[in-house]
Amino acid sequence: MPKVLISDKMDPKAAEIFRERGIEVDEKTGLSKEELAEIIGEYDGLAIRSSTKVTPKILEAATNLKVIGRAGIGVDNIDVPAASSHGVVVMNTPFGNSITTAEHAIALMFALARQLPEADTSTQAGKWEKSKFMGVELTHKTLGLIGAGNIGSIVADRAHGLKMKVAAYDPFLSEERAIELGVEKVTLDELFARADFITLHTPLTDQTRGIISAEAIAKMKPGVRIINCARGGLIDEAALKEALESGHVAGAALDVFVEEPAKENALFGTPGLISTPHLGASTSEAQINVAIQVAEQMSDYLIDGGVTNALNMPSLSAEEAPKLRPYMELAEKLGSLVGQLAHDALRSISIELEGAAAELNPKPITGAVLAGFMSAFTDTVNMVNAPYLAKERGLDVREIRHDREGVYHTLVRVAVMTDEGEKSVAGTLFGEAAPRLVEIFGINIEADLDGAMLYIVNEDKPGFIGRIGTTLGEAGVNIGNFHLGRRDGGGEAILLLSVDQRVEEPVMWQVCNLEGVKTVKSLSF
Ligand SMILES: NC(=O)c1ccc[n+]([C@@H]2O[C@H](COP(=O)([O-])OP(=O)(O)OC[C@H]3O[C@@H](n4cnc5c(N)ncnc54)[C@H](O)[C@@H]3O)[C@@H](O)[C@H]2O)c1
Ligand SMILES: O=C(O)[C@H](O)COP(=O)(O)O
Repeated sequence: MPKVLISDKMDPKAAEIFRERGIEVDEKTGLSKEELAEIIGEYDGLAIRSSTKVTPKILEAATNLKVIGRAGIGVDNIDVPAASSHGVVVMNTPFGNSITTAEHAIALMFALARQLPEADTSTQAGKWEKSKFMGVELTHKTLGLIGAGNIGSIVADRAHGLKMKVAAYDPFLSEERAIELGVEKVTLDELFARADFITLHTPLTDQTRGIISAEAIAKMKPGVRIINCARGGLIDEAALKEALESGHVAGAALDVFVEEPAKENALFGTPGLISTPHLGASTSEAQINVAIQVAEQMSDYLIDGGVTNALNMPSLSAEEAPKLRPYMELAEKLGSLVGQLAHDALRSISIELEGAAAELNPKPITGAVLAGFMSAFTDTVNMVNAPYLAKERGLDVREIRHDREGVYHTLVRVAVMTDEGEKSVAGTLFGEAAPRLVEIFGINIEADLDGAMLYIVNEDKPGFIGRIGTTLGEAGVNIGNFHLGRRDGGGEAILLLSVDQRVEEPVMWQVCNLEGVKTVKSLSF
């Protein structure tokens, strides 16, 4: 039974779903990184929000971990490349809290326009400072939107309702999409020059880090107000403090900070600053959405292999998974066979799909071929990290789908380019479910690739089969299955033997020295 740890505060629906799906679940929040590292080895899944930091150290200790589910959007608290190289799928829930976060940005815009928190504090202190809190209207003001993705577009929609003009900067925003959103697509400098309010809705990347810098602020209109419900690092906090103190920036509302939890921050107490403790996603509706989504997605993966909203693996629906599973088994075995037989100086690998296989989503099949192939070089490979390892090794990976149907109703072929030219193996599915090898390096041969096997290339001459049977028999090696294939009568032949145990080195030498033997390899699947 798979086991999941929920290590951040999450709606109880998540644990309920895990249990309903037959998954054991522990809820332990507020763990230190040492405490988490100590227990993470027990778990197949880790469900988190933004508090848990998944570092390379945690991943090293996570020897059973298969999936990390982020109940929310941002994954900057997870080292995704490290998760990928440990073969751990990282999933998020990209839409569950978008409306809630957009609403928080709008709420903060109103709070800035009318200084609501300061007015509340003053009023409750009995001061009744009516003349101190002069506000500004939002109507006809320009909202500068930096990032027009899921949340940014909802903010734009709500701002239209408030009769604001919206100018958007997003390098990935097309003219068509801008028209659809009713926003004016502008450059960042134009946005700075024109916006009365600026709201940030981008991820934190090398390009967006410090996008609101001292230089950027200098380009803004005096009296601008800034809202950040995205990520702390987008704003240079020291530059913002200076601009608030000088009055160039009239107000800033921050939900996120460079260091979180922000129990101390140089900005605190600066006039015009409003802050909330990373509350963007904190509504009961959004938390129920993301808890349900993350638990469903993680359960699908742990139980059926279905993949949704993964950041480091192609999607695979729970309906597709059972159909693809035998293909993935076949693909992994073919990849493994190629890796074991032809691993010298490989430059490229191509995965060709014919007949029924060509109708399927090729990504999981490619991932499985690469996982099988790379298993000849490392024992920590799986479908998640295989494409990364292949890339690291400079392997050129190609996927080819053939419309034509060949001799077999469905066929997966794996071809590698070696210094000796292209070499390929191919397999099919018998009865839609049983993987079967049908060709090795141009020679037709039918075999199940299973357990320990011996691969022998020999001259096709009478008496050879008897000799090999006797040699193995005398060495106490039991042959379970015998598969033969040959190029032309009297030419080169291939023998694939299933044996009950791996053949030891001295026996391999004896086989190697038999008359007519060209190559012998011990294989395992
Ligand atoms: N405060 C919170 O609690 C809270 C809640 C949800 C999401 N978030 C954060 O909000 C951010 C946005 O979320 P989303 O769901 O809208 O993401 P999204 O991926 O849908 O949209 C992000 C947009 O940013 C744009 N972008 C990327 N680089 C850019 C750049 N250099 N300049 C301008 N635009 C750029 C992208 O093209 C994309 O359109 C994320 O960082 C997320 O983590 C915060
Ligand atoms: O990226 C997100 O989804 C938000 O930052 C929400 O974070 P939280 O789940 O910790 O509230």
